[in-house]
Amino acid sequence: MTTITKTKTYLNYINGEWIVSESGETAESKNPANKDEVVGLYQLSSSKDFNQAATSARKAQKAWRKLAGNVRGDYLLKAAAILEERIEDIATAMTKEMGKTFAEAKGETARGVAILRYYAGEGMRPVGDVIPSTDSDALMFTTRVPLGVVGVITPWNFPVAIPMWKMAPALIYGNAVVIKPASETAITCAKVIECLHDAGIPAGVINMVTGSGSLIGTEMVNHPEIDAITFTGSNTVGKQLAQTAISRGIKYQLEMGGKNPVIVANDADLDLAVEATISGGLKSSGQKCTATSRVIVQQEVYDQFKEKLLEKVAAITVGDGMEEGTWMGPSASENQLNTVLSAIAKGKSEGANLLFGGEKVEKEGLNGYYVEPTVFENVSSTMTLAREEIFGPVLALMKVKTIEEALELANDSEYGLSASIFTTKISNMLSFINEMDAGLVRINAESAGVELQAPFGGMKQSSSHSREQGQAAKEFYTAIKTVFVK
Ligand SMILES: NC(=O)C1=CN([C@@H]2O[C@H](COP(=O)(O)OP(=O)(O)OC[C@H]3O[C@@H](n4cnc5c(N)ncnc54)[C@H](OP(=O)(O)O)[C@@H]3O)[C@@H](O)[C@H]2O)C=CC1
Ligand SMILES: O=C(O)CCC(=O)C(=O)O
Repeated sequence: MTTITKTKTYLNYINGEWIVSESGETAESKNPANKDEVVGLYQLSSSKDFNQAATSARKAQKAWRKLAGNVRGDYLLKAAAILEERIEDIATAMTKEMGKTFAEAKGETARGVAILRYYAGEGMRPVGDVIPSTDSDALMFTTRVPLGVVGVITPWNFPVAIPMWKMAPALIYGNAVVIKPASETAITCAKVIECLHDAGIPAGVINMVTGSGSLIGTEMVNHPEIDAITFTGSNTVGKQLAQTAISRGIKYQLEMGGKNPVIVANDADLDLAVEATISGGLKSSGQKCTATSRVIVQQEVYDQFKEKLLEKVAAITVGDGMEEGTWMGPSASENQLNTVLSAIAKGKSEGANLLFGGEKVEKEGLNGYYVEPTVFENVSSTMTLAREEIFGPVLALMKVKTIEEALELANDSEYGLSASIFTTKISNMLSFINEMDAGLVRINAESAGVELQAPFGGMKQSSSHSREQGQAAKEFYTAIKTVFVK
């Protein structure tokens, strides 16, 4: 029997109004913790809906960009206050749509509030430099202008933080936005947009169109009213979008996968390293682009580290993220669960040694896409387990003799998003900082977790080499003008 907890239908948000899509079709957003629970319905939009959103954004951006930065900032501050009031409701939607624990969902929503406040302040900060001209009668300086209408495509794994860290800077620097959220978390996004609407942001400045990624996403990147695209998600989709963006000559920004290593040196605080490996690799069921997946341990401490790790992994409680006491929720969808199970099967068939987990969790009362936290050892750098992003709670242990070997192995990946080392030796720390090819290098801290005021992005195949968040966002969401006055 299907339990329908909320049958509410969520609408597209276009030109300041909540409207039904032209197709009249909807899709169900389901709870991965309980296959029978429908969280709500979202619109399956058409090209016509997208066109209406992009046209409205273009019109609204003209007045929005003319507002003083502090006025735009005031709207973001109002939205932050509303989001803060609705934390419980929005975090509930998030947990029910994609499975992360309620505590994590609340933490992420609070991060959304902080992001809005941070970018609200940007409305009052300097935008350019005065540069001495060779003409002593002239004044030369730089200023920044918005790009116009920014298309935002977001994934399901951080359904508040990622939309927020893309939309808030876009808005404060004077752009209008059309967002196409991941279908899995379309309802969480609608609730976030409601906060922006209730904050009184002028009609058309923000628009949300839900529906198929291939249809709406393709429409977005090809649409003449879209001046820039910012995307977080898989490498395949990211690269397709980039090709179209290049051919249209619009600005683009991609944040994609990771295969993030943790190095545990023989002088490390092992308890700290174990805690961070578990937290970085298994929280949110490993569904973070910054999640730890390769654990490279020096041989002198390998057995001790492994024993401590397995003891803690065995104590992890898997269950519905809304239940108190759950440490790890389900995979976000059946697709995601199948990807994880197939990576585990490949690991076994390629000769890695399964130390823990590896199976679906089939317990009385659980009716979702649950998989055990999983640990492999004897993983070589050529195995799929060491090469492909799994986006699941799977750790691959690799034993090495020296720190040099550890660094070489850590760098042996097409990705370069985040990396950690656990060591007490300054020389190890310095080698790691200098030689690790990753956009985030973390010492004695887990690989996952980013701070909103600092640049975020990867090297190699992990990103388009740009950075998001902090002051770095300004580089993407604005264009520099050099002004010469005489
Ligand atoms: N870097 C990261 O944080 C993330 C990485 N991933 C990686 O990607 C894998 C697959 O996850 P998945 O959710 O399918 O990722 P996708 O890249 O398919 O989805 C991300 C976003 O892109 C949209 N999209 C899908 N197809 C297209 C398209 N052709 N053109 C434009 N937009 C599109 C999606 O919409 P819709 O939801 O409607 O399909 C969603 O909004 C994961 O297993 C993981 O490895 C996934 C999410 C986040
Ligand atoms: O680690 C985080 O907090 C953010 C990671 C992220 O951006 C992602 O997984 O997409």
